[in-house]
Amino acid sequence: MGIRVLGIAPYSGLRDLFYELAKEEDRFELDVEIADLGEAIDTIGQSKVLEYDVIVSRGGTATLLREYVEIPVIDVPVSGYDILRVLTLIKDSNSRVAVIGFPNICHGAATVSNLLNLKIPIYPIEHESEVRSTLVKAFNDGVQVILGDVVTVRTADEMGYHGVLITSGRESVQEAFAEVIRIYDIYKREQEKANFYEEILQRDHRGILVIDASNVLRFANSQASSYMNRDIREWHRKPLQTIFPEIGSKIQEMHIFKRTHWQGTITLSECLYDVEIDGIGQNQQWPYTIVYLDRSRVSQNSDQSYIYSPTRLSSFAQIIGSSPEILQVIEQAKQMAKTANAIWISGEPGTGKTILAQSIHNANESGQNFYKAACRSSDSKRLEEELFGSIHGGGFFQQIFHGTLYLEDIEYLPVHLQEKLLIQLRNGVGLRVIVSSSIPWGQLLQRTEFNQELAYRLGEHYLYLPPLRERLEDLEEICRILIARHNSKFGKQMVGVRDDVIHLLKSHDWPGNIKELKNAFEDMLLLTNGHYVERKEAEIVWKRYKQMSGKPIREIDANKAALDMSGTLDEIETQVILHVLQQEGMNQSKAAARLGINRSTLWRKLKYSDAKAND
Ligand SMILES: Nc1ncnc2c1ncn2[C@@H]1O[C@H](COP(=O)(O)OP(=O)(O)OP(=O)(O)O)[C@@H](O)[C@H]1O
Repeated sequence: MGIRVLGIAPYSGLRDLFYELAKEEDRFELDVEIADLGEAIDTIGQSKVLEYDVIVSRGGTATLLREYVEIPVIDVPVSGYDILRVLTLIKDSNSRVAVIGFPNICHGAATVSNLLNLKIPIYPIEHESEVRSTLVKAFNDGVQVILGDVVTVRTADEMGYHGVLITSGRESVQEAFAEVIRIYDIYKREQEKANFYEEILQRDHRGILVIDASNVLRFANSQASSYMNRDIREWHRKPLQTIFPEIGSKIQEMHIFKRTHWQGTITLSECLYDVEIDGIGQNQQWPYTIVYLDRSRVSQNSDQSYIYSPTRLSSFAQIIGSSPEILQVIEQAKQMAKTANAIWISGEPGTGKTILAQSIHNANESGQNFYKAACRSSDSKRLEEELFGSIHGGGFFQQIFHGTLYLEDIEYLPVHLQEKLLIQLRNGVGLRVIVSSSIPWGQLLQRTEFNQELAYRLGEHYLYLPPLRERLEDLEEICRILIARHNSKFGKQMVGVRDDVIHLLKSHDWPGNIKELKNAFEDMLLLTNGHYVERKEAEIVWKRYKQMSGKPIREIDANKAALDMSGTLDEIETQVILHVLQQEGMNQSKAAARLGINRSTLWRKLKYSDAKAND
């Protein structure tokens, strides 16, 4: 396999030698840049590093690069031969000669000059900043010619003195190239091992977080990201307290009580999780903490994965908005809540169908349970068993006779289950049924495959939630409430949003509606440390959205089927994924379910398209 090598040569002769000797190494794909010390970092930049497997450089430049990049940096050594060559060159000179350099040069020079019985003064330096003062000292001591590294020689020249560069010879470069191959093979093997273990963590059905001793998040798998509806890259190396304060406090508590294990449930982003926290390492001084988050176990405890009862329910008072459109819906809903009729709520994703359903339930059946069933299931057999029972036992309708059943996304209910539901409704059910759909009821009726009788029976009492873009006057109010919540959660003192940010927010179509606004705006809040959300913070988030989708967010209008079919199949696929993701408020689980792929496939596709976008 080819090894992509980047040579950083501090002087042009070394570049030529690199190219010449690389011809003898058939595995090498070599590029060389000429740069020294600090300039080397400016020249390569992090994105360029990604194109290479190994860097080869020399002396102080190699040391600096090693701190800056994550790939191996191999040093071209200054060998005894190299020093011997320059010493031979100047040994008969009448000028007073001295060596100035980093320890690698000084040690070699001392040994070789001893062997040759040459009395050459040696001035060691530890840092680039010492070069000039050391030169002054040497010249004050009567030295006329300096032997040294690139910076030393360049500085001596600038100061009007002679400098002779200790160049690296063929054998030094050959030795470095042999080291490249050796290190690359080890590095690749280790990397494969690391990828293998990461893949295991990524494939785990649980969300996994790894936190270091300073409470900084070091790793999060895609399930954790999807649970939290956030992009993992945002979390990288951030203090846990700013991302998951609830888990952060639990870990602190464990430290105080010197416990290395904790298991229980925690509510994060309004969902209940089964959480296990393990301190790994020795005794109480564990260096890493692993957190496992599991939502499925919580619902499996009650043996219902598609039907569950949320722990906290919304009420009408929590539905924000004073636009005539939203006020009218709330008023209609309050009237409907007084009866026991079935209700159909339509609205684009993220318009608040769930909180409206909960509010209706809360207004009249608050003492009873609210059950939510996701009709958009990937396992219709299981959904069928949970709703209608099987030979192994009764389902929901056989067991629950009070409260509210909220059938979310009814348009996805398989046809045979629509029929079963209809029969159930004809026979009568004890509880209130509320259904929701992203497609307006009227449009669903036109779909021949949807059971018409069921649609009429459920849609008699119908509510339509308008999309956010049709009630933009509510946007500012929603942002205000989000700020208040954020202040109380993170102890910040924000008081508002600058007008130009509101203007920016209002310029977008928000296909994912309030859910999408919430995600984007909360990201802006995380970045805000002053009293107002400023344009600066808004633009950082905006840019990231842009990077994620490859085009500005406001250009994507999910309702206008704005797919550009001129690209490759991969590009069209990426557009479709991003479209659906945005409609789902960037929730990967929901987007994956809608696309009929599993979450890790979605994650992989996004990662792949992201990598290609960065090419
Ligand atoms: N009018 C509103 N006031 C306050 N918050 C709202 C409002 N509408 C929606 N939200 C918030 O937006 C998010 C999405 O709302 P909800 O889940 O009810 O939407 P939905 O239409 O059911 O979405 P989906 O169809 O994608 O599941 C929730 O966090 C909810 O609290």
